[in-house]
Amino acid sequence: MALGGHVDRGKLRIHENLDDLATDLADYIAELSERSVKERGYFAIAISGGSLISLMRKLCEAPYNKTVDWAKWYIFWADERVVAKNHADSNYKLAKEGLLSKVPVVPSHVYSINDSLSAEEAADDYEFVLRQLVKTRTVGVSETSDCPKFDLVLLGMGPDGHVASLFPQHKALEEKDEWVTFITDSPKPPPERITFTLPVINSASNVAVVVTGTNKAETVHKVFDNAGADVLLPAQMVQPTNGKLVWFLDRSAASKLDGTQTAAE
Ligand SMILES: O=C1O[C@H](COP(=O)(O)O)[C@@H](O)[C@H](O)[C@H]1O
Repeated sequence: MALGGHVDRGKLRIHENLDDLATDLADYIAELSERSVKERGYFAIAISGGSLISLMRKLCEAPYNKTVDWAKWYIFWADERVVAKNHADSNYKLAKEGLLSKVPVVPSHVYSINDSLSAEEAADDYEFVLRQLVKTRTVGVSETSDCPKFDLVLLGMGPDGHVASLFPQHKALEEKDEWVTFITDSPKPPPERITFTLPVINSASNVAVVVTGTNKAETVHKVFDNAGADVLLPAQMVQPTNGKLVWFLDRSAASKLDGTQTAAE
C-alpha cells in the first residue's frame, strides 16, 4: 500500500488491488467502531450503495465478524433510491445481501427508509428519525451546528463526481437547512432518491470516500489536482469541518493523479 497526503482533500490510501483495499477498509472501519464504542457507547455509521458494499466484504470474514462489536452499530444510509426495499436498485437490499445479513447487527438498529412514501415524504421521515436519535445522542451532535455527527460516513463517487445522491450542479448541493433532502431528477437512474445534505456529511467525525476503477481516474484527477473544472464537483465539496477525510483508491482510480500524491511511503 502507498500512502500519500493532500492539504485540502484529506488522506489518500492507494492500494495495488481490490483485495488489499478491502482489507485496509475493513481495518479502518473496525478501528473506528472500536474507538466510537469506547468513547460514546455506540457506532453510528452511514453507508452508501454502489461498489462500496462489495468493498466492505472483509467485514463479514474473520477476524472482523467476531471482533467487531456489532450490537453497538447503528446503521444509516447517506443516500437511498426511492424504490421498494426488495427492488434491484435499493441500496438497502444491496447492503442487506452483501453485508448486513452476514454479521450480527441488531435489526432494530438498521435505519432504512420508509419505502411506502414519496421521495419528499421519505426524506422528511428519515430526517425526523435522525432527529430523535440525535436527541438521545445515539448519533452524536456537531459542536458547531445542530447537525448530526456520524462516527463515520462512507461514500462512493460516480464517474461524474457525484457522492451520495448529490449530483454535479444540482440544487440539492445548496441545501443548508435540511439534513436529508430529496431529488426526483437524478441523472443516474432511478430518478427519485433521498440524500444526506453536505452540512450533514461535513459534520461527521470521519468521512471515507472509496473509489476504484479506471473509469473514475479522470475524475479523481480533477478532484485532487483541480484539473479542468471551473465549478467544484460534489466530491470536492466533501470537506469535514472538524472531522477527518480519507480517500481509499485502487491503482486504477489513482492512475491519473499527479505524481507527488502517489509516492510510496
Ligand atoms: O447511485 C449511486 O452511486 C454512487 C456511486 O456508485 P459506484 O457504484 O460508482 O461506486 C453511490 O455511492 C451511491 O450510494 C449510489 O446511490
